[in-house]
Amino acid sequence: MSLLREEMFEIDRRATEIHKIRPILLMENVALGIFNEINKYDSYTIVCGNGNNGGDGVALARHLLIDKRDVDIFIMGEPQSEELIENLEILRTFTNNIYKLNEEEDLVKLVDSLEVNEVTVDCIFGIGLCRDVRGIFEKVIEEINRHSNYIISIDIPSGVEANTGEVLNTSVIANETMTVYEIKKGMVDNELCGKVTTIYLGVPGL
Ligand SMILES: NC(=O)C1=CN([C@@H]2O[C@H](COP(=O)(O)OP(=O)(O)OC[C@H]3O[C@@H](n4cnc5c(N)ncnc54)[C@H](OP(=O)(O)O)[C@@H]3O)[C@@H](O)[C@H]2O)[C@H](O)CC1
Ligand SMILES: [K+]
Repeated sequence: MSLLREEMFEIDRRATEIHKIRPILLMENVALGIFNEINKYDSYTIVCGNGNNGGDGVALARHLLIDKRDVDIFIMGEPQSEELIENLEILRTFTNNIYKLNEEEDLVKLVDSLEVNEVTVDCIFGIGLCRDVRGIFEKVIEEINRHSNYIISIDIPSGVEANTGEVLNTSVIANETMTVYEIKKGMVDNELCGKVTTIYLGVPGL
């Protein structure tokens, strides 16, 4: 089975509106599920966008830090999602290694972190990606592909259109993808995803 983006958002809507499961709980389920899958490494660079895909990464970072891993967190753009903002507030009580990633000059610190750490976690865009990847986002994805030792994407490799699998100008090339609830249509037979693992979301299906 595989899902369209619209079906995933409908599952999400029903969970929050009918079953009263707050979005922050869903994000926590996802973060803990991913933590349990990937916590065997010692050091991580987590690159977050400004939506809920980025929020998953920030919540994951907290669990890795509590478990004594080395973690650098990079945030792109101005946080938009409430759950990302809440998780960032929590994360700031655990670490100072949170860096803005908006200008070309910020790439130096990113490349340094990618080369030093064992794993890069890609949580720039998930199923909310809606247009071509350009500018600093394009540059960051190129640096991730060029300098990472091992790449794990959250939900879908950033740059891949969730319904069609089309690359929207450029895309992360993942070694593994931790996808939320069920694979998305655009991930079927898509080599950019690497090995795919499905993460429990804790909501009923359609
Ligand atoms: N129920 C679930 O499925 C859950 C999923 N989770 C995770 O959430 C993401 C989906 O989150 P969403 O906030 O809807 O979207 P994204 O985080 O993927 O991206 C949205 C932000 O990205 C900006 N955007 C989109 N395209 C571009 C682009 N080409 N260039 C620059 N910026 C872009 C967009 O900005 P706008 O200007 O368009 O508003 C958004 O700010 C899902 O994939 C899961 O990982 C939940 O954590 C748990 C529940
Ligand atoms: K991603």
